[in-house]
Amino acid sequence: MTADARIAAITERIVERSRPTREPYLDQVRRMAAAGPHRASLSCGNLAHGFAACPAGDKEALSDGHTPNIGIITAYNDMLSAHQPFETFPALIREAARAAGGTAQVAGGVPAMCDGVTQGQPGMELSLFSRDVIAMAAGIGLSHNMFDAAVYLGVCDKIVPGLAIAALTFGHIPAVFIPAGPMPSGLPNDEKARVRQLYAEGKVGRDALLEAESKSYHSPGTCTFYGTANSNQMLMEIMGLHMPGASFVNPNTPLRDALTKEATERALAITALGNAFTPAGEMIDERSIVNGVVGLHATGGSTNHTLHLVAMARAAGIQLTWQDISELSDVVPLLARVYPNGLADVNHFHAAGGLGYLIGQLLKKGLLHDDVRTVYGEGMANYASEAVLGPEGGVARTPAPDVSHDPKILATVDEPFQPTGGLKMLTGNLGKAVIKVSAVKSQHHVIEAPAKVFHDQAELQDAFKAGELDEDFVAVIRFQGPKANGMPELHKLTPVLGILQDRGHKIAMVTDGRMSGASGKVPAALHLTPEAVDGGPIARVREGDMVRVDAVNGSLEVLVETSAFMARIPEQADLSANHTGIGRELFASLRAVAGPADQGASVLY
Ligand SMILES: O=C(O)[C@H](O)[C@@H](O)[C@H](O)[C@H](O)COP(=O)(O)O
Ligand code: SF4
Repeated sequence: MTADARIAAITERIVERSRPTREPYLDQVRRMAAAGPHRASLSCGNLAHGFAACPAGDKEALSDGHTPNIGIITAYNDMLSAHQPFETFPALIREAARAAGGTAQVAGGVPAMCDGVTQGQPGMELSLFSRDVIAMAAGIGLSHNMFDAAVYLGVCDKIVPGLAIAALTFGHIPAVFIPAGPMPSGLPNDEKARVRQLYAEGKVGRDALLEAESKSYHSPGTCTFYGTANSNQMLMEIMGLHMPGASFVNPNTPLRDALTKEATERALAITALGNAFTPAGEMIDERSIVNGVVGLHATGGSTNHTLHLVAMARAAGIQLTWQDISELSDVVPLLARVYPNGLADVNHFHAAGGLGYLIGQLLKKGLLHDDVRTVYGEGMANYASEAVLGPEGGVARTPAPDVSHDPKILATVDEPFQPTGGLKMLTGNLGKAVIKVSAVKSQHHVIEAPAKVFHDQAELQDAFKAGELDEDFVAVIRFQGPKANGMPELHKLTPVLGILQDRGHKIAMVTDGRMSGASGKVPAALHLTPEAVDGGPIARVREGDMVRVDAVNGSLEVLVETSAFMARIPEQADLSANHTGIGRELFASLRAVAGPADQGASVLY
């Protein structure tokens, strides 16, 4: 089915805008693909170093230049519950590669930060930059140029975007992303949030809070809310970089291992040495990127992808804008209600029909480009399927259900939860921002209230504890942009702002910083650009100014007479404390070159 005309028009606009950067990118991809991995042309010295530690069989295979070799980029560490399962994946991949007539080597590791561990802590000020550091680190591994394809082991927030930037930078070889899957369901996310609000109000102690948190985050696998990590899984699948049905199968299960084995076999099959060469840089095109944005809207995905998807697209020479994302939101309905957009978690979503059902529904209405290339072959329709364990222990696929197994979690495209997606762009005299409304009740979609200005999230928490916030207000939290302090997530404010909203106050937030993908119920104008440290209008806002956040009309305004507002001297902030400690001194050069949020807040482009 051809794509909906409105979606096709936006895609065509992106193609035209991207032409000056996409064409040189494709030229380079084709030149490098024609040259091939220089394993075959490496000097004996180089090659001997490249396989010195391999067993004899691999050495023989690697020296002939005709046996496909996979480079594994792994983000394994014990800090992220989502990445801990990757500890055993390289051995499984090497074994599967040999069994399929190829070889596989760990080309390199990349760092991975757990935003849950660093949330509200100084470490969070390195988090956004870690995306581009991950891309560079993956590039270091792949620069050995011994590989006919690469597989990427990553799940969480900045890791998949960073790996995708690397995969597209090395777009002359195929890329297959291999996930580890969500942890089994624990304490429901809404119950976790309730205990947090009780703790913030002093009604329960740390022991009750830790008990709730530990029951929610309790074992290996991705946290089960639909935040940035699980939005990443959706993106990799709907953009065709996962095997169909791979995203939400739990770790340490036979099907998980079968999917890892299948992904390895597929990576070997789509190299230039075979008959289905699928270099990542040609496979991922403007249609794939638009399909990713459509998936984001249809599932109520993370606001962080208004940064990451822009940066990922740019790595392939594709120029995606917030306007594109906002206009696609007007066309794509919300079909999933997964926490924070509902009570279900990703395991419940998967059981209700998951991505296979969702993709089938979107395709039914032409809301996805079906004519795309994927690691699995031609066409998005292959992804309207479910992966199950076959009789011989391999992966079998069945067509996705045509009806939702739980209409409270997955709606039909004809009767969606909301007629439009969750991510909107806001513009006005404060600049450009994004807002996610899929988790905000409609009565909070327009908020006009006096500004309360903070230069740090802890200041707001202290004001709450001092009882100074029991009224209508717009929290203006500034000097939180990439150049200021690395653009941390301000998710620790969610319980406090949620309590005030629950008390009946009109509450909104405006910031040049970010929130977590797991944030949701309080309307928040995020990623405001230009940022305060660049003299953006947010630096001119004063305590008590009336601010209007309007997600219905897409506007963000400070209601002060223009000449008077512009006559104000922009406020400054002492950020010296944000530039040292916990490694922040190592990132001064990245803060200095960080780009604006609407271009992905990247240090690379
Ligand atoms: O963007 C995201 O989804 C968040 O960064 C998420 O990965 C982070 O871990 C949150 O902090 C989790 O939520 P809690 O802090 O509420 O556990
Ligand atoms: S989802 Fe967030 S909290 Fe959970 S492991 Fe990943 S980064 Fe950490």
